[in-house]
Amino acid sequence: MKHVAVVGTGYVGLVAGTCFAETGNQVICVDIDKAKVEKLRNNVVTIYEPGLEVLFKRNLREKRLHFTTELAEAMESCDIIFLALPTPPGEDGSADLKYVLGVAKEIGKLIKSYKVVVNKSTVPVGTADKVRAAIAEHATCDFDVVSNPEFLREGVAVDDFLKPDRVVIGSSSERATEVMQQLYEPFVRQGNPILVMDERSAEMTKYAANSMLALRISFMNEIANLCDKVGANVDMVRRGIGTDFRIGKHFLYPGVGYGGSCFPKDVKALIKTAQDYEYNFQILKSVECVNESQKHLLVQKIEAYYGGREHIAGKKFAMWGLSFKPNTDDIREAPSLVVIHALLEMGAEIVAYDPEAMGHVKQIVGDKVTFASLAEDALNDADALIIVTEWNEFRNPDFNSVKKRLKHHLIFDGRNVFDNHKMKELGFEYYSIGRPTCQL
Ligand SMILES: NC(=O)C1=CN([C@@H]2O[C@H](COP(=O)(O)OP(=O)(O)OC[C@H]3O[C@@H](n4cnc5c(N)ncnc54)[C@H](O)[C@@H]3O)[C@@H](O)[C@H]2O)C=CC1
Ligand SMILES: O=C(O)[C@H]1O[C@H](OP(=O)(O)OP(=O)(O)OC[C@H]2O[C@@H](n3ccc(=O)[nH]c3=O)[C@H](O)[C@@H]2O)[C@H](O)[C@@H](O)[C@@H]1O
Repeated sequence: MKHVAVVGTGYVGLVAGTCFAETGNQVICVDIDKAKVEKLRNNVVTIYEPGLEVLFKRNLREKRLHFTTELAEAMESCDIIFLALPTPPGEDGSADLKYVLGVAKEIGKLIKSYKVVVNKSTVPVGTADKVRAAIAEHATCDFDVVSNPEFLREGVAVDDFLKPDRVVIGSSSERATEVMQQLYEPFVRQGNPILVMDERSAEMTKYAANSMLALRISFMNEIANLCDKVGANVDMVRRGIGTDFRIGKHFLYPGVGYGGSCFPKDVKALIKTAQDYEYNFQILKSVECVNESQKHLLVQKIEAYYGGREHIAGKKFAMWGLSFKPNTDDIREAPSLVVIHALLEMGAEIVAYDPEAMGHVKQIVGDKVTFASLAEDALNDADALIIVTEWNEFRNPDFNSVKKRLKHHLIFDGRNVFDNHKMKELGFEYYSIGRPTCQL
């Protein structure tokens, strides 16, 4: 059993803290957001993440999981301190380290015995050295800094954390590496590796992984766009290439672009790191550029359908899906926001539905969008349905009811949720991404 402190209780910190408690450790989570800590202390999970609530409540009840706003309180008894703090993009695209280095400085003032300080935030190469220096400014005891990037995906975060494909530990200290290996041993029992490397390689691994994944998506989006032009079907192409084991079948789905708190900012940050070292990371610049265009694709298809933006004023659209991907309430960099802003600007009316993310979108758009409490209700009298996020509940609707409620049997699908042959049989005009359009 270890005593673990986790600083920052967002998507990563709360999941990590809960999962460390679940494997028998004593965990104290720190956050500066008083309201958040209050809720967590009162047994309320602050994010939507499948499977988290059960573990959270059990570990809170069994007193392995604690919450505080006081960093000093957390520093008293812990052996390991995780930093799960935001690293948002600064104006020049670089990751802003003010949260990480600010907390590191405070930690230096507070610690009185040996600690392993672990950076779990996604941070540019060289940050471990900066964290070490920030702590060392005031520290009067020994400590080690470890880079331990996180690879969990929102929506399956608990599963990913409990059964990671790999754990990366960047450390030049044997003592710290041993502590980390002991902590992670329960998570890799099924044989997935713990990879020990130097701090810089660990930091780079995280950016390389996210950039490679973003690249796959932008590549498939371009293939889909070309399929549209040449009359091929990207579903077939995806299967055709995914069966090659060197390519693999995952992460080949075209759509309305990648969103989320990480791909957009991490791609930007790696481009900036390259610039800092006078390296022109051409392919990554294209990945970003393709993604920006892709977020506008659905609106372009709608404009083309109506013969120009001037014909969109006064049209009413039902929108299914707002979160940047299914199974999360997260709307950071969500393509839905781009679609909403563009359509509102053209004078359209939008009635939106999302199982988890409507509250967050309402905070941004207020009354400019109407929110329906059921997916079907959003359809009433709409000129068309637009699908932006592929929540499972959208996959098999009562199509008769959809037809009855929509004014026109018209669907623009940004996630290829439906089979386009079936849509034709059902009598819908159906536009999707990289697949032949079904026209009536
Ligand atoms: N969200 C994700 O799926 C993943 C995120 N990451 C990385 O992990 C890091 C954290 O990301 P998220 O958990 O999504 O962020 P988040 O924004 O959900 O959570 C960050 C938390 O830190 C708190 N905080 C800010 N300043 C603080 C301070 N001085 N002391 C204590 N708490 C403070 C905030 O109140 C917030 O609760 C980022 O670097 C991100 O790139 C890595 C892998 C996956
Ligand atoms: O660093 C991070 O924060 C995390 O970023 C991503 O996880 P996440 O952003 O939660 O979600 P993904 O499932 O990767 O999806 C990201 C975006 O890509 C899009 N996507 C994904 C897959 C695909 O085939 N096509 C596609 O357009 C999704 O719709 C979504 O908008 C990575 O998958 C995680 O490994 C990583 O830890």
